[in-house]
Amino acid sequence: MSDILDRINEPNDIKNIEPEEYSLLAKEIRRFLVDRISKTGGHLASNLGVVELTMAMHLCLDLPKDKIVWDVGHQSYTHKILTGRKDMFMTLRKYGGLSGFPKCSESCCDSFNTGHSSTSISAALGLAKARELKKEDSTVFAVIGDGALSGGMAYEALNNAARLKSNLVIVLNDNNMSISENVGGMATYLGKIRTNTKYLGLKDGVEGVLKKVPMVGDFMIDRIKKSKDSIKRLVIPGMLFEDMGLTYIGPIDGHNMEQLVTAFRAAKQMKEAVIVHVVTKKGKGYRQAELNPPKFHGVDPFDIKSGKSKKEKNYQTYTDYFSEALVELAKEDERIVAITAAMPSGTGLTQFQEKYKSRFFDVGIAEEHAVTFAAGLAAGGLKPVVAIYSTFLQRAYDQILHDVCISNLPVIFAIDRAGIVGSDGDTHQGIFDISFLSSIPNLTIMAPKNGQELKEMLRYGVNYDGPIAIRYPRGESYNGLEEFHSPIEYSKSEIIYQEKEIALLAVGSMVQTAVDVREELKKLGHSVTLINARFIAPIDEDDIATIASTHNVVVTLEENVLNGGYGQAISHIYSKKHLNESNLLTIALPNEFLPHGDCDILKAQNEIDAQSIVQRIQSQI
Ligand SMILES: Cc1ncc(C[n+]2csc(CCOP(=O)(O)OP(=O)(O)O)c2C)c(N)n1
Ligand SMILES: CC(=O)[C@@H](O)[C@H](O)COP(=O)(O)O
Ligand SMILES: [Mg+2]
Repeated sequence: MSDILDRINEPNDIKNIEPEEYSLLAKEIRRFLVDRISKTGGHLASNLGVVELTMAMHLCLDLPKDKIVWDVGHQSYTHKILTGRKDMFMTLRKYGGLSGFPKCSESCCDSFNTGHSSTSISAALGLAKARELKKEDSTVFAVIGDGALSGGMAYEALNNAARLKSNLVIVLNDNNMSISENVGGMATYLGKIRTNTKYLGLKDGVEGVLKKVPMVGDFMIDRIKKSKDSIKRLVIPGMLFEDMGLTYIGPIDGHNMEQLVTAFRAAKQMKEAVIVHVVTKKGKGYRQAELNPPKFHGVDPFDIKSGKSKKEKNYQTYTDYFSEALVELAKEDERIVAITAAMPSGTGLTQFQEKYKSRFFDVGIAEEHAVTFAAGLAAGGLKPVVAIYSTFLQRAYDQILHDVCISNLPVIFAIDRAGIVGSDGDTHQGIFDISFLSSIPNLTIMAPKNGQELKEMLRYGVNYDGPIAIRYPRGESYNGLEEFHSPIEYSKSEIIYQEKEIALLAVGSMVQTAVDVREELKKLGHSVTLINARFIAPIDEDDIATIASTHNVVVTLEENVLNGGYGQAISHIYSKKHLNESNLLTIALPNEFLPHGDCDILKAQNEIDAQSIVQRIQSQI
């Protein structure tokens, strides 16, 4: 039974709900979220935490005229429910279905596309400035989590927002968690505010103080602003933000509708940037998620009663192989240290963290810092392994180039989730790293054909004296071709099957696909060489010339966009060496952003599945 939720079908419908029904509506939304996500998978714990917060914003705002910018956006499900998308939830994160993140193309109530962390304040500030310059009348809210507040961009934006002379509301959703435990000085500071102050909503708190706020220049705000002495600093929470020139309201109980609505209404009236510090519980209302928020941050379909995943994991992922290999290597070499940007579990560093606590660094959602920090560690004589998802490494391009590669420092980049990642969609696909990395001098880039080779590459990497990147995909590792494990030789590919006519030159995950392609082509009577590229940069040019001159057709295969990818590097070698380019077929992803959906569907749609590749080769010969 969802009596109240049934009445929510369009944006702003929540305004027709009676205040005494709010708590029941919140309950119904939570029940709905648990039910749907248990079937589809998705981001659960963060969404359960922001139900009241979202309801309160929707009560105070007029969508789509007013704007909400969600940081990361993984917590925007209630917002989707309240803006007419409730009935699409069974298609969540499926191909052609509802996105797991805000999407302007999905609803006019989504004002900014997000997926990567710590962008919300910048984007909201931009929207607020645009409103100011265009003399429009709308309210802009940014909603940023305590984890996202560990990202550098958030501070750059706050620094800038302090100068704003019109309204911008920054809702700091503090649940004391990132995906794992939140880390760093700001997390400690927020913790102190939470524990040292009572919620302002109590009697002379929000209701008492903030009701005066609409009259600009009111007594309380003035007092807060003028209170710079140390005693008041102890008494008044959020002084750090106040000292920066921002107005701070909080902490507010993020599950108390009255407090939230009062605070948001007050914050809306101010002619400056206001931080409303809201304390919520990640996973609220579903016991399993409350007890273990990291497990329920992002989930596959699960059994509601036990909380157990319905997707049995009886295989090893590439991340598992990386994790095992790193722990083994760290035992042999004390110089090895590991760095994550807030993803210890996702990148497989939990085991390392447990075994080598002092050599493990979680720097928060701070990929740029992670890379330059690694450069410093390498300059100091250590062997840093930076484990970052391909998509999030995009953040750290200049740090890789300027801080690591110019100085040729021995930093190992373990690039997880390289290739199509599936249900997270365009913001998270790891399909650009070959393109953005391969133009950087000094950087060696490799990709393993299977889990075992990933281990060997990592060993190679930690013994290599210079920057090196190893890219590998999300999910189950390929365990075929394990009998082929010739020693890794710098810049050299590995010949698996040597025949003639067609040569398949495959990068990383595409070796597995190439095995199937070869089988099909052989059934059709062709003679097919299979080569594991191993090195994406540098590439031994003489080897390529030999392959080109001994085959009628050479086919490159990669799970990366075509532009700037491996195929184009090979094509460049062809032209440099005056080889016959009409015999070269470059199979790669189109230069497009790929939506969310099942990986196999996305591969087929983009013609990098075995069947499409066979057809493309047949039409070439
Ligand atoms: C640049 C970047 N790095 C890493 C991530 C992965 N990530 C997604 S959500 C998240 C934790 C966010 O914590 P918080 O902002 O506190 O939100 P909560 O999940 O607690 O609601 C992380 C690390 C990301 N989306 N973007
Ligand atoms: C929201 C976000 O960015 C992460 O939670 C991401 O969805 C994790 O992806 P994996 O499931 O591949 O670890
Ligand atoms: Mg959080």
